[in-house]
Amino acid sequence: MSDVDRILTPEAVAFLAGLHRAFGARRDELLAKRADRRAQAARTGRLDFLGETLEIREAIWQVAQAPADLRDRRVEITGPTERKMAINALNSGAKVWLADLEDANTPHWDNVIGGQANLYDAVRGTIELTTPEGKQYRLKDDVTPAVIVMRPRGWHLDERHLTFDDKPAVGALVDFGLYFFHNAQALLDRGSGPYFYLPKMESHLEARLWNDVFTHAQAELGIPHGTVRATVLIETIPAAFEMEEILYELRDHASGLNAGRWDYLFSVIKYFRDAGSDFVLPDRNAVTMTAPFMRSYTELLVRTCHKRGAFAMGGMAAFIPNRRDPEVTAKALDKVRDDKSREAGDGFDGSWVAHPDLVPVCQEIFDGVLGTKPNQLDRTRDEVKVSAEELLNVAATPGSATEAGLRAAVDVGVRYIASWLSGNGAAAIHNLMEDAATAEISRAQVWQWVRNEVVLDNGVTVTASLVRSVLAETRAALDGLAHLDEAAELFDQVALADDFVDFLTLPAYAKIDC
Ligand SMILES: CC(=O)SCCNC(=O)CCNC(=O)[C@H](O)C(C)(C)COP(=O)(O)OP(=O)(O)OC[C@H]1O[C@@H](n2cnc3c(N)ncnc32)[C@H](O)[C@@H]1OP(=O)(O)O
Ligand SMILES: O=CC(=O)O
Ligand SMILES: [Mg+2]
Repeated sequence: MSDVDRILTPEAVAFLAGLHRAFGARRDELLAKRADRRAQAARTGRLDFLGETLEIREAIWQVAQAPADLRDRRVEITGPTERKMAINALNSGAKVWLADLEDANTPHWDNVIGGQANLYDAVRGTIELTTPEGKQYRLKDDVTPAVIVMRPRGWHLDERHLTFDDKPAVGALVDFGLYFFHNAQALLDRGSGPYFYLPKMESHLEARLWNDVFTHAQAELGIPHGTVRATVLIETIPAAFEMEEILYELRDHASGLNAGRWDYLFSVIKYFRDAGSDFVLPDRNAVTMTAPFMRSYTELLVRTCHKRGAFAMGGMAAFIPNRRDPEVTAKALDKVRDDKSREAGDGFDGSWVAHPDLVPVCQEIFDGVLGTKPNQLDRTRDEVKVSAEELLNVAATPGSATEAGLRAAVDVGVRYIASWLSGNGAAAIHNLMEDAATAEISRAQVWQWVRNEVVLDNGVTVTASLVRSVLAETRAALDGLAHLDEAAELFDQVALADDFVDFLTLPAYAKIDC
């Protein structure tokens, strides 16, 4: 039977239709609210904690207790749901596999449906593969498979291969709905459950929508309320001001928050792109997790989670090993060790790695801090106090804007978009993991530098014509790359158009024809 026949059964499609009829219009309203709120913040350069939800922040409440297989999350491997990578992730020794239909995935229809088919087999432990070269992959007998936590698309993306009431489907509801419909009961039967990572939310009202979707889906399938567990990525600047409210909305279903650093940086640039030089960031590689505004964000996240009994999950260090180059691998291991040590020391309960060869280093660091405990929820970090000013203190970020930084942004942006259009939503570029979030930073930063007429450290001012000449050189250097022309054109649009494009994946999705 084809993947489409296995996944898009009439019952599954009817379930999706029910989700769309119940929640599609609310999704549209919430997306419209995003634009209003940003326009207001851009005028003032300010965001603040909400007055109307003060009571929630001051009241005593906790999120639901984590299910048994989500109490120890010290190492989480992330990756696309492609069959070989799925098996490798499940066998990697990580506690959790973030099965990614989002930042690391191009929503080609084959990836969307094939990913669901791979998840179906993964949940049942039957996933196998024989490559054209004859190499065989199956789940190992001597490794506990990673617990699956699936990440659906964000609220902003449609899925045009399905329509309900003559409108394209909501990508997030398709990804969630198919996974939940096919696997919720099977997961429960195996002692696990339907677990999700929720990306790119901008407010607690968007979390409320997810909570209502979970409540509806559980009732429809006769699955007990509270079976779903969701970890929310705090990866937009407005969401950083609503961490408690987001957990509160999802409290029956919440299991934690994650510091999604790459989209967070993108969001800071996007949100305040017109708010003047105080929000202009230096080269992407110069902005580290020790920049004051990034530290305020992660400190507040750990404090908020542990106050509410939720897990605080660390993010992705982008350095990846190379099995053919020991020097690159040694550097990646050092960088990842530093990153995970800081997170474990700050109170995070676990963190992300992008590659199986990074599982041991993350494990070693968290083992060292956790000892025999499964997590450090008991480190409540009561001493942490973070103000709105500290979250917004972008101006104190050390580093400069350089010509090398500009060239790197253009090069990575074009290469990544080309990869995305080819169907690979995650790629190793110059020994760094690049995905939709990191590429967004590159192009948004170029837009911001042009808009703010940033002067590079060599005295040259960044203008659209300078960027176009760098783009032409990049294009010449990458001659022969698949999808190069479309990628360069798209980069020009998302980095230089007067009106900032909200997500590069929106015009990119319009360009794919499968
Ligand atoms: C900002 C964020 O949202 S971060 C989260 C989203 N991003 C991601 O999830 C990216 C995850 N990582 C990846 O996709 C990959 O590691 C890449 C694209 C960066 C590099 O992949 P490759 O170039 O294939 O790496 P490499 O050649 O070293 O792979 C070696 C082996 O490890 C496997 N592997 C590499 N990364 C992963 C992974 N994340 N999960 C499972 N297996 C993996 C490869 O499939 C390969 O397997 P094989 O030996 O059986 O053939
Ligand atoms: O999704 C994670 C991020 O850093 O973005
Ligand atoms: Mg992200």
